[in-house]
Amino acid sequence: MNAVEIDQVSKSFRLYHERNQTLKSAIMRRRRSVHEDFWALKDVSFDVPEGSTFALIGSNGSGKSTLLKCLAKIYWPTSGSIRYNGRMAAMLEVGSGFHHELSGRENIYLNGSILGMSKKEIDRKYDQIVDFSGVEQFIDQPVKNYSSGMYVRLGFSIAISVEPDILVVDEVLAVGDAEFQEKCLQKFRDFRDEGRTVILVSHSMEAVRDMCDHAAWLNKGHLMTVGDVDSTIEAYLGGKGAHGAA
Ligand SMILES: Nc1ncnc2c1ncn2[C@@H]1O[C@H](COP(=O)(O)OP(=O)(O)OP(=O)(O)O)[C@@H](O)[C@H]1O
Repeated sequence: MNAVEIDQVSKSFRLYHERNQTLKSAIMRRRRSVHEDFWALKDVSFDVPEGSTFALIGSNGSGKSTLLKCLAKIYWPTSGSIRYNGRMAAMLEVGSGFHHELSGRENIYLNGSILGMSKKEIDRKYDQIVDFSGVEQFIDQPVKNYSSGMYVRLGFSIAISVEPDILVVDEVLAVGDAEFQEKCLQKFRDFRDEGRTVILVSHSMEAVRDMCDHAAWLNKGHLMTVGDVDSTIEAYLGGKGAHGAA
């Protein structure tokens, strides 16, 4: 059974070339805008098996974060579709979904409800969220005073407390210290044992080998290889030069 089925997903962005943004220049152009469509993802199709820990790998600008954002429903694919089997929670950019003026405590309720938890559910899980994050001493401080590591700790703790069937995480974990990374690794192992699926992006092939059993290699928006983690990393490392990747 597949946790996620990605079917011919493409995503384009408009790149505007008009540097002069004044009203006069807009009138002179007769409101025509000068842009080109840039395809960050092109016809990407693969399945993510249920219970797998799945990495997206590839060089800078290859489309990993764009695909992750499509998976997290932050972006809508320009064409193609994504099917999910189960509840998905995402933890992407540092502090996304947080309100900077609110305290850690208030953000747990805000972020938890954005992720689909009821107030009752958050009440029940509150201590466990704070415990895992390790920021209890600062929980009543506005999060704008948090360090980036503290943000990630709290955001990640909230995301996993949703007990999602599918967890989507960006490279944000790299911001956490060694102790927190070890905690996350253990959490991913628990997830796997419970049959849950984790999809993550990383540039560290060592971390990917450690954490993941499957991987997909993206290059310039195209899927190059997908399969077990070792052969995908091998193809990526061997093929980087051949495909002009950085
Ligand atoms: N909102 C956007 N508007 C225009 N172009 C974008 C936008 N988001 C991403 N892109 C472009 O899409 C391409 C893929 O970007 P993406 O962030 O998905 O790459 P990535 O593989 O995650 O890179 P990195 O490893 O550097 O994080 C890049 O060329 C980027 O400039």
